[in-house]
Amino acid sequence: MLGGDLSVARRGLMFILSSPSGAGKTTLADRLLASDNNLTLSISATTRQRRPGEAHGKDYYFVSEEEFTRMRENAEFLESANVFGHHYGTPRSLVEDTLRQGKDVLFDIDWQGAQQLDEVAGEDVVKVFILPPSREELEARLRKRAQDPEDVVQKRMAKADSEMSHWAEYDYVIINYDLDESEELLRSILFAERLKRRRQIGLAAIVKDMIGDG
Ligand SMILES: Nc1nc2c(ncn2[C@@H]2O[C@H](COP(=O)(O)OP(=O)(O)O)[C@@H](O)[C@H]2O)c(=O)[nH]1
Ligand SMILES: Nc1ncnc2c1ncn2[C@@H]1O[C@H](COP(=O)(O)OP(=O)(O)O)[C@@H](O)[C@H]1O
Repeated sequence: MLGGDLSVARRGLMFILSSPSGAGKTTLADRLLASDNNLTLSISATTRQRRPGEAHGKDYYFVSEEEFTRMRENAEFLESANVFGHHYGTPRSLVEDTLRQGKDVLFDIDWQGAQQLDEVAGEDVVKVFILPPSREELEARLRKRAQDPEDVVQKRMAKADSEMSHWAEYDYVIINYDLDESEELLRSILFAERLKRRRQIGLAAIVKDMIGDG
């Protein structure tokens, strides 16, 4: 598959998707994961309530406040943040193991997490911000998801401005008009980033063989 199966050994990258809630990043992340064997989702721990249809260990690790605090104090998180009054954190072990195997990790995290990962692993980080086509459409998508009560929808709309104000800290920005188109754009970014020379760590030896002595 194009870009997903390079024959040259390479360093895994950290592919971060952020967006205001409801812009479509979970849907896009699911699509990318379903079609790319070299991509693994980083499953976060959170203290927020599980939504209908969400599974522990698949969408999130749903943990108590006490467990979250214990994990944070034990340095089990690569980054953590408070979003909408709940704690979220990226467990360190899966990310480190996956990258070591030369595979990529996908993160669905907010701007605070993106900043923290940039600080600890800048070279390996690729940050993409997903924008909705408009404010009205963002609200419509939050309602369409129809899993959050009205006050939560309003709270998320109020937070959208502060999340979106961080768009310029990202490497790439996609306006999510159409899911198929946005998926293709994301895949293009991923493929191009995989081909970056510094990530293809096996390249020097191959080229040396080609060039020979002369
Ligand atoms: N910093 C950080 N943010 C996270 C993490 N996991 C999820 N988030 C962000 O928390 C916000 C709320 O996520 P969620 O409760 O699943 O609602 P969603 O906005 O509908 O996806 C989103 O912006 C997520 O990207 C994490 O481990 N760290
Ligand atoms: N391009 C799009 N066009 C129409 N609906 C979309 C699009 N992208 C996402 N949606 C819908 O909007 C809702 C919110 O998407 P979701 O992926 O849960 O957002 P997020 O993870 O950013 O909160 C879902 O019902 C999803 O099917």
